[in-house]
Amino acid sequence: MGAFVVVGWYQSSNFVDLLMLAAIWAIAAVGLGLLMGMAGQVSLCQASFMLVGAYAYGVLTREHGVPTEVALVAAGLASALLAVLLSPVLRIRGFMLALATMALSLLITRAFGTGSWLPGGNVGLGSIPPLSLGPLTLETEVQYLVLCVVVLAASVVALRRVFGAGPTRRAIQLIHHDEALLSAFGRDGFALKRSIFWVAAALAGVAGAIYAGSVSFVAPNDFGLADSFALALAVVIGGATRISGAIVGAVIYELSFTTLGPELADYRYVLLGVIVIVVVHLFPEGVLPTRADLGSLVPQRWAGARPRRERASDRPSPALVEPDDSEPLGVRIEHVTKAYGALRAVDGLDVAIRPGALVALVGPNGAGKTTLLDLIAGEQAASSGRLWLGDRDVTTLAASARARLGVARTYQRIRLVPSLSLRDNVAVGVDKLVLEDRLPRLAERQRAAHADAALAAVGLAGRGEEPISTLTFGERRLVEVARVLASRPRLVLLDEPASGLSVAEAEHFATLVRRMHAGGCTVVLVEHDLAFVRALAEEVVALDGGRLLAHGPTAEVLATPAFQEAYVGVAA
Ligand SMILES: Nc1ncnc2c1ncn2[C@@H]1O[C@H](COP(=O)(O)OP(=O)(O)OP(=O)(O)O)[C@@H](O)[C@H]1O
Repeated sequence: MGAFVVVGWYQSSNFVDLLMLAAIWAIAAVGLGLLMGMAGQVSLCQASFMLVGAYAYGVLTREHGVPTEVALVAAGLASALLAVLLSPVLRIRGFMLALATMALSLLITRAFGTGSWLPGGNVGLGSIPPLSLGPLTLETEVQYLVLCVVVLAASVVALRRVFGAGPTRRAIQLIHHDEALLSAFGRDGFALKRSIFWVAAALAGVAGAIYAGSVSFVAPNDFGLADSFALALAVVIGGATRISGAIVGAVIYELSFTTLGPELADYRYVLLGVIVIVVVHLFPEGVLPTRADLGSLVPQRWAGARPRRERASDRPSPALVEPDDSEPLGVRIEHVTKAYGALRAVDGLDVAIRPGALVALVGPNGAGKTTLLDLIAGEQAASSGRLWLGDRDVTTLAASARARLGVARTYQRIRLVPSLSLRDNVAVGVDKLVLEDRLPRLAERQRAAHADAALAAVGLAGRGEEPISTLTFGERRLVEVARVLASRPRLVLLDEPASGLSVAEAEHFATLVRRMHAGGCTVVLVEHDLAFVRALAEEVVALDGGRLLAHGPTAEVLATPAFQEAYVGVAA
């Protein structure tokens, strides 16, 4: 970075001009850093929002005489409005989203490039008035640079406050790593992604307007797909997981251009590609030092990791620790079928689980047990039939809405978020409780304290700060249970909770399930270990081939010849 600055200084006749451009790119990159780096949504149309912002500013000020400050804000709004119209694209996941946004970028560039409808046409719009802020008209690069730095600082502070802390930060991490898990804990990931997309677009629009005001000109091909790529690369270079990383990336990007000099400008993207490869290999977290890096270099109090003195508000409020008076949820399944093509994983099933029951779902591999849990949680939709939670028909209700009725679950393959600490993983359960309106408002410290209390309840006291990577397999299962406990569920769905656990761990687990059940909730668990089922479950629902084989008291069902034949392969 230092070398780039020195070479950039040497090469450039106007280094401040260069820094100003870098700062403009950084404003557009900072929102993308949130969308792409933190939420994991690769968007390749960010520069298109700069184009819209630049034209909105140019047209409003030059053609309609709108005051420049008003036009600056309008440019951000115009880009945000376009993002609102485009936001259904965020329903697409993974690399297909990158392709779809790339197509949008091409489409927008084309729309701007072909139109005689645009003032200035293909040639571009000139004589755009410079920005005025009250009595001050910005005329020099230094003034624009100062404006950009102020906008950047304000954006980073605001984004950190709104998206970088508390439940929203956790939700963004869940979107990045496991969006379905976020729905299972009560929150709609799409709504959050959409709002980040809008904010990122608005910032890009503002960046485009500042650009247009500073150079007095904008052309349709000023911000194309290559620029969107460059912004995405800037995020990777700076450190995708940090909001401020994008700024460093944008500065490196702009300086890399100057380093080559005008005669080698065509090789800009080659150099950028090399930088990205080197960064990805040597600094996978980006070139900015992380807090851990800082911690090893400087005393802890400078690295921002000073241990806090405990305050009264750090302790969970009694109302949280005590069980509340919410009723356990029963389940009614009426002639439900789930078909995958010709295969019926669940086949015309009728079964009712009474509120407050502790039920095991058993059956041979492929009997449809996990599918039934998914259907109850709403993670899969039934092909036909009706499903009730308590007295509410939830057949068409989304998973997030069912979760907010008090449903919480664990998974056959453990699902924790590696980028979150143990405490934050468990706090996802507390966040659900707040979303359910059972606790209208709860400060972050209280959420953390409640998560710690849930960790202590499963035997992981004092380990909230640890990352998931330090845990054994059995401990990870316990964190999943703590997350469920923290949400004070009315219906708990446990998918093969004892699998992979030692005998002692399974016993500990069974104790926790009994305690959870005694606290006042319905428990439905899928389990292959019949000894575990015998020791724990009051009732058994036995399935085979997606159909009900038997339902009744545990000992009775496990002894039926039909179950023995289906499960063990021999008639009793
Ligand atoms: N997404 C899917 N697409 C196609 N088939 C599926 C899908 N999910 C499950 N199945 C099939 O549905 C049937 C029931 O699967 P399910 O996982 O519910 O069984 P299970 O009783 O939980 O089995 P196990 O005890 O092995 O976990 C299996 O034949 C499975 O292969």
